[in-house]
Amino acid sequence: MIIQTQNLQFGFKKDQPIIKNLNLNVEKGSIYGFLGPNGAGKTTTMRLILGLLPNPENNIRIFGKTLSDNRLDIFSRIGSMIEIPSLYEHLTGWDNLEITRRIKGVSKKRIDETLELVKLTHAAHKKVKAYSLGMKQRIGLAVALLSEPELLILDEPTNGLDPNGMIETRELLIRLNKEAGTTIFLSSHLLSEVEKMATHVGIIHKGSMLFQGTIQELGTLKSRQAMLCFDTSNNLKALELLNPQFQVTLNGNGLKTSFQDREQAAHINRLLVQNEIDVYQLAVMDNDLEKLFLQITEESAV
Ligand SMILES: Nc1ncnc2c1ncn2[C@@H]1O[C@H](COP(=O)(O)OP(=O)(O)OP(=O)(O)O)[C@@H](O)[C@H]1O
Repeated sequence: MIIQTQNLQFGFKKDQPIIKNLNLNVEKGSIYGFLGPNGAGKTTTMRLILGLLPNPENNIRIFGKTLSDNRLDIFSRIGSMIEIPSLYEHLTGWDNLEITRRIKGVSKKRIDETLELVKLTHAAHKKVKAYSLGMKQRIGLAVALLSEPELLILDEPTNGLDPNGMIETRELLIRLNKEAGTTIFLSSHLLSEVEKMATHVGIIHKGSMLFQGTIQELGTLKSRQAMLCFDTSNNLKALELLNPQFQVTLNGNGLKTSFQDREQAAHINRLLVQNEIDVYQLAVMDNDLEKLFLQITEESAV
């Protein structure tokens, strides 16, 4: 494990826990998507891992070592970007990287390489205050990447980017992971975004971990929660025909039931057609993140 927390807890005020018994496991070589709605505690968790918030417990291990006793060694191997990147706006992108380069003792040629990586070579000598939000995000990413870290911790790295910028950042992160073996721990509130690049996912809600596993395991969970929605020439007759076996209910003007597998969809279709009911539409509807959260929360409450 590259990051491991054991019953991590935190509150800004006494008796108001923000992070509750969080057991995070980020495997070496993974792209771990830390998902959760606004205010779930993603940034707070990342700040705890980066030692930016007080944590008297000895319960965070990074690279297999306890954070409290190995801070310098650990932080020299991490690149991070938390919330809006902190940049010197009156300096150029290149100058911002030069400052980090001096602190981290990295070679000068690495600045140009990193600018190339984030596609900002053309704007290297422009002042950061003239950058768009997307460019600021990318120069922030460059600062994090400058020292070729083993672990990248990125808070909402695609925030503020246009669709093209999102694709480029995603491709860059996948490439770093594949080619340099960089472990990436990133947060997002967009399930669709995380699904496109993550190998592992953790879902946090109100400071508690609701789900942690591989992207395949999340896929299984999602399909378990998916709905089969359909519309026919006679929905009332279809309802009568398919129930109680398929537990179909009305869904607006159509019908729905929880999705089991492809055979179930084929079976329903066959039954309807055999009984002279025309099928206009038959589709598996994935749950969006909000519904998934709701269902997971309800399940854990039960
Ligand atoms: N400095 C602070 N003082 C008091 N409460 C805070 C502080 N920072 C965050 N919080 C609260 O802690 C909770 C978790 O916030 P956090 O920023 O970690 O969530 P998040 O999952 O990163 O959401 P977002 O995507 O909106 O940043 C929220 O209820 C927030 O209001």
